[in-house]
Amino acid sequence: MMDLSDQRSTVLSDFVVVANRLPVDLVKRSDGTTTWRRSPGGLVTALEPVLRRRNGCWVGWPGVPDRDVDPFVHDGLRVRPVRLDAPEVEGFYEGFSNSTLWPLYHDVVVKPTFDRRWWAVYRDVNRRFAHAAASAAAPGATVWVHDYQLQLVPQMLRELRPDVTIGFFLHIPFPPVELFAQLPWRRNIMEGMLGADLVGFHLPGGAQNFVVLARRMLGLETAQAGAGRGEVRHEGRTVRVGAFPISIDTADMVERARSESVRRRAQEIRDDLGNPDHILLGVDRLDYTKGIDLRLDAVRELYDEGRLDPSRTVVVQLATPSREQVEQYALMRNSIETQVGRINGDHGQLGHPTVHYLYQPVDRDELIALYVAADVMLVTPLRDGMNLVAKEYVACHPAHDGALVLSEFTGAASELRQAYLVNPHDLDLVKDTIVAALEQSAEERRTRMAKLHTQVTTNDVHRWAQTFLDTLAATSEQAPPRGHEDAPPAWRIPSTAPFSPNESRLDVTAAGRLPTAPPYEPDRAPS
Ligand SMILES: O=P(O)(O)OC[C@H]1O[C@H](O[C@H]2O[C@H](CO)[C@@H](O)[C@H](O)[C@H]2O)[C@H](O)[C@@H](O)[C@@H]1O
Ligand SMILES: Nc1ccn([C@@H]2O[C@H](COP(=O)(O)OP(=O)(O)O)[C@@H](O)[C@H]2O)c(=O)n1
Repeated sequence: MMDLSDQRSTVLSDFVVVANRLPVDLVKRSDGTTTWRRSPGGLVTALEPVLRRRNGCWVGWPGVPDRDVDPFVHDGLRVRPVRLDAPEVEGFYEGFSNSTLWPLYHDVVVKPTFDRRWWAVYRDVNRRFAHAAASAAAPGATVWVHDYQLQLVPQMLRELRPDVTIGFFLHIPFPPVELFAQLPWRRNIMEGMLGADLVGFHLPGGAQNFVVLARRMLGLETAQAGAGRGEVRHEGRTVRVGAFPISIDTADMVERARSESVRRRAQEIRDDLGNPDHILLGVDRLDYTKGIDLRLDAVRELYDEGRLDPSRTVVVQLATPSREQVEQYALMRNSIETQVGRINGDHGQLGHPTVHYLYQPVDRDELIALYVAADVMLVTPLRDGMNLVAKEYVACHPAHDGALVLSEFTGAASELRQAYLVNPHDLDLVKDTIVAALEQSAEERRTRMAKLHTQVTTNDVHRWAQTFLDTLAATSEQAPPRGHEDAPPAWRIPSTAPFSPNESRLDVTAAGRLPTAPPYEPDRAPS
């Protein structure tokens, strides 16, 4: 247990967010000076408005190695930077987080690397984050730990600060048993997450995979209550597990999309692009999970076959630089840029490329203007925890125009059912769906978009955070009195069989019930 008496000089917070990324990255300008810039990715998009409403503090890495930065306030947010040295960025961030866990959790789209040296660094860095969180939290505080980079933090933090309530949320898919079982450090990761009072996932499937692993692999008592809710008994505590699909600050997006300046800029963008009949838009971090290459293959074939007219239909692809030191990301960039060059070589005209491609961060209002200008949004990941871009596009079309082509393998697809859903591996289907989205009647467009818009308006990021935090608060209120932690729960499902990663996925629900056959959704857990 940590002694807080030496922390009196720093401000302690009742609400602490812990994530690898801070909301802002420290970046070097060309003249050598530094400035803070919005960090990439959906985690920051989602958490920033949440923290702003709750007046907490954010513990995270400032995005560059070897920099000690004192706690500071950025644009009203209290920030506590955690230093990472260059070898730690390599072993913890590029290595274990993004070359082991990221591909493993995303259906092994590329082969994960299992490197024992990276694991040691991952553990050490997680310990540093746990200490930073422990130092930031007031007595009895709520600490919300985020994502795959910090899966050991809940357990480490509990050892340091048994007085705080700990939530953990995973922003990427949690894999099925047979994939997770490949991880040499699978037990440590599970035990790390089980340090939390509540473990949250985007989808019921992830929550269920976690409960099944706790039972099968760790031999713990578990309960499942449908809709991805469950419980695990661990070290005399009950850990709650649940599905909480993340979202966006919808009202803010709608307001910005309706603003005069954004609407004017959207029109300018159309003019700059030569006033085409149709603008197709892709917006992603440049990541091999996002299926940018697949959608470029689809549009190339559509141009080649004359089904799309390159003089009337243009593509805009924004690619945010991401994890550039990781080999697979550099390879993917090369291959995407070759594809773009080929399409423009075959179908562009002087001064009028067919694919407008930017590999750079883009200002938020410019991005919103692009969403407003786009007739069809292409979101085609092979696997994605949620995908906030899809929700942002919908929010930016409050008049119910536009169309969303959306991969079934995103978390967003389980909510945005009226999108044009596609299997991104099926190239012919992707092509036909793009054409269908372009040719839809105005009435169909309105009907689909109205339903999508209601979905993102009703389920915004504030509701997500409130639901998670309410569940977390209820969890800690229900904790048994000290001294009675080992009382047997009524719902006990004892672990029977020894762990075997080869057992079928469906079998894992068989707590007395046979799985039913719901309509097909790759991400939905069998219930
Ligand atoms: O921090 P980076 O390595 O630059 O990566 C950016 C973020 O990518 C991932 O985002 C995920 O969170 C989104 C919000 O929940 C979700 O919509 C998306 O599907 C995920 O991929 C990653 O999980 C974050 O930790 C990174 O900060
Ligand atoms: N040029 C860009 C591209 C994306 N983004 C944001 O990055 C976030 C991407 O989130 P996401 O959930 O779709 O995917 P990840 O990148 O988190 O995997 C969205 O909130 C986008 O608005 C941005 O701010 N600027």
